[in-house]
Amino acid sequence: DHLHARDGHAHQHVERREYPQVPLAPPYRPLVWGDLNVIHTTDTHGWLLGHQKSSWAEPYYSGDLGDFSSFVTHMKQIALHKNVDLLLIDSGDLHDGTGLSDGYPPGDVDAHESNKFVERLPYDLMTIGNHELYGYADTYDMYTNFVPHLAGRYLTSNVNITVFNSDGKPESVPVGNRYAKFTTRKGRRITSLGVIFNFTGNDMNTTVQAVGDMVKEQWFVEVIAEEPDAFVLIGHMPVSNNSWPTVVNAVRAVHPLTPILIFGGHTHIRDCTQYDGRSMAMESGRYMETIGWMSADLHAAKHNRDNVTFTRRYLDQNRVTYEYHTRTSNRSFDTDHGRSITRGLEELAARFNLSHLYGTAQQDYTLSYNPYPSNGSLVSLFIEDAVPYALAINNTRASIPNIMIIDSWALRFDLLKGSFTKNDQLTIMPYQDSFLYIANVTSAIANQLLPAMNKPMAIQQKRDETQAVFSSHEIGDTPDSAWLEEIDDRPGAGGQASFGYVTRDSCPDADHADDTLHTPLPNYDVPFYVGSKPPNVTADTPIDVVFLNFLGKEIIGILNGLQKDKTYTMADVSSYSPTLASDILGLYAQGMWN
Ligand SMILES: Nc1ccn([C@@H]2O[C@H](COP(=O)(O)O)[C@@H](O)[C@H]2O)c(=O)n1
Repeated sequence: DHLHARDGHAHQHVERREYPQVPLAPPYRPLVWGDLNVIHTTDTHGWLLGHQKSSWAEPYYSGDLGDFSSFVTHMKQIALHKNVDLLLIDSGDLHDGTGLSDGYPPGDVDAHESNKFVERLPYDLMTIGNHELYGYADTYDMYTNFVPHLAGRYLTSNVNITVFNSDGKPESVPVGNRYAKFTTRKGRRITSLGVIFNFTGNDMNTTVQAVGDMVKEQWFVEVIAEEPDAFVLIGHMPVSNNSWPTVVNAVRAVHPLTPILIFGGHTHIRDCTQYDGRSMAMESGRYMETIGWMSADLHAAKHNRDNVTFTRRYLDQNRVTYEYHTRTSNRSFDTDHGRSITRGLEELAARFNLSHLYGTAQQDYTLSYNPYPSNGSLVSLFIEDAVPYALAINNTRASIPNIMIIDSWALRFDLLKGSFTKNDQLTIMPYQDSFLYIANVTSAIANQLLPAMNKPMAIQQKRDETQAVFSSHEIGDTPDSAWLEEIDDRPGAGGQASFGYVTRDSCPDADHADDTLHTPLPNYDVPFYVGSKPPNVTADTPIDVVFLNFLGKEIIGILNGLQKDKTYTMADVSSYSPTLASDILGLYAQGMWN
């Protein structure tokens, strides 16, 4: 009962990409439809050509945006046939993540080209993520070029951008629309908002209003006053442990019984929770790995106080899933529109030279499937080997002992065995962050930096700032990494081909939320801040403290807490190297893996 993800042999006359030529387990039961249904994406981060590596569980996410488009087209037809509503929703973070979004030539803007393909999907609602707000140029590009395509449905209830108005005066305006009220094909009246968590890392001339303040605004009070058939709230905000209750409670204070469907994001996990019996909130993973599905029976919930019947499902993003749920075959699945999206993305990849080869990796280096530190840890490889290697190239300070510090969240994805290309480099580290340093910190003080930065209090503060709770709901705590190799030998385990997400969320039927049955991958915690190996010098030796520019203020604060001989300020910080974070692994692979 295994189907092939890209079975080029079976129907050779049909034009399509042919990888991976590996069998994939299909979903194990059909979707449950209601009278209002939603397909949900979030945190796609430019992964529009899907996952192209053969290490497991990557083939399970091997669909591309063209395939997704074909899927949506078929699902819309099924919805018509069933005479029900189907909405398509995205919860933000289109930027920063692959060569398609980040491999642009100098002078261009991040994700400007890749977003042209996202525009070709029939999204009903979209909202903004923090990665649309790190640089003004990105936000301005969204405001000017992307938002108009959503025709009033790109929602930014608490995010503004400052632009010059028609009189040439600076004016702070919503990036998209604060809200949308619309009627579905079946005549349901929907009120929608698009909210981001209390993000503080946004660039100048963009503003993020605290969620607690937003719900007190007069416009908010007026928008929610009229009762719709359902509220559909979208936001770049995790559905557990975050500000959603602030929004939901504000709505509930006026409408105790109106059904509420919530679509969150940001923490890259599969998750679901219910704030009460007439609401459901789901989050649909990351990186085009997961397509979320929610259905609600709104008709049955009319004129009563009963719990609304909701379902949710996390679909693996591949053609086997898509064909299963649309009852199509490899021959009948592709639409012309979908194919042209795939072709366009492949042309963009070629234009950006994303297959440029830096070297060949002999093994997988992972973020969480191997312990840190270890030989299989990407964090170890990056900070202990690659960063010291790349920053030493043509650097007059290289002979001075140093310690190099990054935050491990800056690394975005695993480095997988095989060709290491420009695209791989950017999927792991898309940020053009620079490296800075503070000179003449004694080794004794410098060595205390990491433990101080990783203290539970400091990390809690960091988590509160980013509102990112990365406690995944995946099940997979494995004490022994050798398990990964051994799994092929375990009877009935299905081998490595069965690896994938195994989710237990907080909604009904919590163990059956995944659409395809998998064996969980191991999952190891990594400290938030990590460093290169400390130099072997005496405690009073002055050394360089080198760090990502992103961390400047934090390092200075901690350094001033650790010693009182000198008060450090940003004036003590200089550029360490012209090499950017996004170039590190390419330089390393070129030097070491050829
Ligand atoms: N220039 C940047 C921007 C961000 N980061 C890192 O990304 C994290 C946020 O990413 P999410 O997908 O979780 O929203 C942030 O905490 C930084 O670690 C960076 O390193 N450089």
